[in-house]
Amino acid sequence: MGLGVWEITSGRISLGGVLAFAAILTYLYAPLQELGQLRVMVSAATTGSERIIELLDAVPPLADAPDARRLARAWGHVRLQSVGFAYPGASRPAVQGFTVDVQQGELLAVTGASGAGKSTIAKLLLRFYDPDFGRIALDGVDIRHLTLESLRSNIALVQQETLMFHGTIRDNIGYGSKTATDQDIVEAAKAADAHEFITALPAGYRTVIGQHGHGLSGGQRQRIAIARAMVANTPVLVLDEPTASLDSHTFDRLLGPLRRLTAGRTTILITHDLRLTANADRVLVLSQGRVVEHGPPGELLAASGPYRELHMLAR
Ligand SMILES: Nc1ncnc2c1ncn2[C@@H]1O[C@H](COP(=O)(O)OP(=O)(O)OP(=O)(O)O)[C@@H](O)[C@H]1O
Repeated sequence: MGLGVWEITSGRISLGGVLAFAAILTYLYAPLQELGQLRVMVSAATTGSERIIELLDAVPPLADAPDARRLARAWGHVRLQSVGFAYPGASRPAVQGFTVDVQQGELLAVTGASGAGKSTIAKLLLRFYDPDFGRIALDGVDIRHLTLESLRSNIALVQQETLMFHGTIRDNIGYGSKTATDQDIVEAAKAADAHEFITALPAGYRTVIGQHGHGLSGGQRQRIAIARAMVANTPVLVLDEPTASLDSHTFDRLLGPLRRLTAGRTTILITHDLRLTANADRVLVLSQGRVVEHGPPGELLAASGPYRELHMLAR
């Protein structure tokens, strides 16, 4: 995969930093947004077609440690141990004393009120920031000792707003894999319930979509994002509000694809939506950066704690 034009539209970032970021991006399957203070336009020339990814408010990348090692395919055990983190300049921590063990293949839902620190967990796990205290380990290795590229090639991120790039639907789905065949793409699209609407388009998988997926509905974009994550085939998934702002019919249509995507993968599902948490192996309720309750959803619902309270509020 070759790299093309790199353009910084504003902010202070070194060329080395941009190139390091570029290297990371070529392995990141998920278009990224919402990450900090700089605005970066990235254009990566790949397999003959030029893709533009706009990173709004991107933070400068964290550098690899000099002795960082490459992790091939992880087994998928994730551990956050006494993790504490405050955003630069913030008066109080976003996450405090956060400990959780996510077993291989487990589906852990993280819920809680707005601002509780849920998305911060995702940013720390993907190393957009390093914790101020504690450690995060993948398969027992502190993620600060892994190369960013190998860390992020083991973790797929599906967000509320999936940023598409200008290109064909096929290329948008295949973004996370350098080796995906047409058959892989179609199988992933079928599993994501996207095949039917794609083949109904005049140019099918060759349909060119705009940078923001114009012409596709929110639910269709999310099904493409799910197909993309399937093709990326990572052992760990982070789903950050994957169903937010979808109507209930569209929500229902995503449940099957999400179930197929998460099967057998270690999944951290960040959501306000308590209908999604009901399918988790365990739920963790955050409040003001702290875990205030955790356990299987059925048990938490039977208890009269914060999870039940959230259910009452959502009625
Ligand atoms: N880039 C940032 N800089 C400074 N503070 C931030 C930044 N991002 C989040 N915060 C703050 O950190 C805290 C935790 O935010 P976070 O986004 O993790 O919460 P959340 O539970 O995911 O909220 P929501 O459900 O609204 O997405 C909040 O107080 C938030 O205002």
